[in-house]
Amino acid sequence: MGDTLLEVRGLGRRFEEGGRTRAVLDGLDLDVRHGECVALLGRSGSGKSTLLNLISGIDLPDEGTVALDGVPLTALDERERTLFRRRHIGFVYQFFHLIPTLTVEENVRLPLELNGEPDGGRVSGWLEAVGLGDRLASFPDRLSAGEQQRVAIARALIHKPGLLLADEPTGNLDAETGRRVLALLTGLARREGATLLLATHSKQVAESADRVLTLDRGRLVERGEDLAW
Ligand SMILES: Nc1ncnc2c1ncn2[C@@H]1O[C@H](COP(=O)(O)OP(=O)(O)OP(=O)(O)O)[C@@H](O)[C@H]1O
Repeated sequence: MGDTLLEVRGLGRRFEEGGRTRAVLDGLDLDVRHGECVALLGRSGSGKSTLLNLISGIDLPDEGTVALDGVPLTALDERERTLFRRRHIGFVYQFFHLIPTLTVEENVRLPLELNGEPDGGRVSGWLEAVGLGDRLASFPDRLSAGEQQRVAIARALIHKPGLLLADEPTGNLDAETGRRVLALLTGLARREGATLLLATHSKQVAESADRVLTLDRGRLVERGEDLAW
């Protein structure tokens, strides 16, 4: 297992588009160490979400492998991938993806319930940690966008995942709220020892990571300041 948490090799994913095949990812390699925060920078349509979906096993590649903590995700069947994902991966999305019919408290408890884990005071502890200790009984639509993303951050980390995947986590927030939410996200991921993969089209957001990789023509390159876009 060693130092590497995530090992991606030769990843390829193609989609049909108007009768033609387009390789969105093509021979992509990626190594991420335990506890690292890596930004995946790329313009819209470059394949950031496609890559995150392959890393979490929501989607399967046409070629290549994904291994997390030495477990070959791409070799597991769908049920095994689902169980693995629930235990070891957390998600934060641009549009929060909170369940509107559940309260804040119930939304945050969901990963524990799916994994059959006891609460043990963790839900209220996590809501305190994201500054929403007094909103347990609220429904998501009563919260501001920034507050909703804070709930999503608590939900993403409560089951202590080794890997946290964030897809444009500040894309639906104003600049100041976005900065605060990003600082909370990176700070809590670090506190928990979680490895963070942060997909974004914003160079400014990417700056908060330990390392920035740019997605260009289906592969990841270091920095990429020189890229045309
Ligand atoms: N299931 C699918 N079927 C067909 N094409 C797809 C599918 N998923 C993604 N694509 C295409 O793959 C390309 C990359 O999409 P992806 O959502 O990964 O990009 P992105 O970098 O996350 O973009 P954005 O920042 O706009 O979300 C796009 O051209 C998209 O249309």
